[in-house]
Amino acid sequence: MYYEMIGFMAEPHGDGPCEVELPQIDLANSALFLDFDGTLVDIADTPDSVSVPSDLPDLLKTLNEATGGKLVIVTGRPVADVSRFLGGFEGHVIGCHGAEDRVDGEVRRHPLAYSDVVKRLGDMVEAFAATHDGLLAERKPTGVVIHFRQVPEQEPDAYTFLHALEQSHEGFDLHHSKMAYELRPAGISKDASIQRVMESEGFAGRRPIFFGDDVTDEPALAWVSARTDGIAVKVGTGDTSAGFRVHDTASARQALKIWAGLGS
Ligand SMILES: O=P(O)(O)OC[C@H]1O[C@H](O[C@H]2O[C@H](CO)[C@@H](O)[C@H](O)[C@H]2O)[C@H](O)[C@@H](O)[C@@H]1O
Repeated sequence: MYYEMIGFMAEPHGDGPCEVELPQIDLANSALFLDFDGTLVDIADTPDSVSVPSDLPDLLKTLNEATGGKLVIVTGRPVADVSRFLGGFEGHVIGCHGAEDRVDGEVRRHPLAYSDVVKRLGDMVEAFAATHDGLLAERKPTGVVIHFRQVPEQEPDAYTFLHALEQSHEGFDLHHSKMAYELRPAGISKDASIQRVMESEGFAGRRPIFFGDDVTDEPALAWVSARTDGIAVKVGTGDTSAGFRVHDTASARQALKIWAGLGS
C-alpha cells in the first residue's frame, strides 16, 4: 500500500517486470545519484522551458545533508544549467553525461571542453537547424544536441546529419536520447562516471542508488542494479534493467521526500 501511494508499480503499461517494494534506505550509508530531466522535473517542449518545483532545491539540500554530501546530480545538462535551474543546490554535479564534474564548487571539464572542434560542431548543427523549421540546436561545453521534439517527422534528417558529423569527427560519439541526438566525447557516460565516483574516498562501501528515465540512463541503471546492494529506479515507462520503477517525476520526488523524512 505504501509503495502504491508513492507511485511504485510492478508492471506499468506492460513495460517489463520491476519490484514493487523497496528495501529500507539508510541515507547515511547510501550514495544517491539522481538524473535531472524526466526524473526530477517533467519533460518540457524545449530545454529552457522546464518547470522546477519550488520545493525541489530544499529537498535536494535535505537529501544531501542526510547522505553526508553523497548526493550527486548526474545529468546530460551542462553544470551551468543545473546551477541555473537548481540555484539553491550547491552539491556534487556530474554534467554533460560525465564530461563535467562540479565538486565543492569547482568544475572540472573534459579536455575537449570549449575546443575549436566543439565550437565548429555547434556552428554546423546550428546552421542545419536554422534551415530546418522546428529543429533546435543546443550547444554544450563538450558537444552539441539536435532536438526534434517539435518536428518528429524530421528525426531521420537530424540523425543523418549528426551521423555524418560523427563519422567525420574522430573522438565524438553519437547518442540518442528523448526526441534528440547528441554528439559527445567518446568514452563519456553516466555509468562510467558513477563507477568512478563509487570508487572514490567517502563513496566506496556505500549503497549506490540511481533514479533515471532515459535510454541514456540505462547503462547506469544496469550497473547499479547488478550490484548486490544497489537500488536502480526507472522513472516512467519503457524497457529497463532497473529493479524498481516509479510512474513519473512526481512519484520520484515523493519517494525521495519520504526517504528524507519530509513526507508520508
Ligand atoms: O540526463 P538528463 O538530466 O535527463 O538530461 C538529458 C537531456 O535533457 C534535456 O533534453 C531533454 O529534456 C528537454 C526538456 O524537458 C526536452 O525538451 C528534450 O526533448 C529532451 O531530450 C537537455 O536539453 C539535454 O541537454 C540533456 O542531455
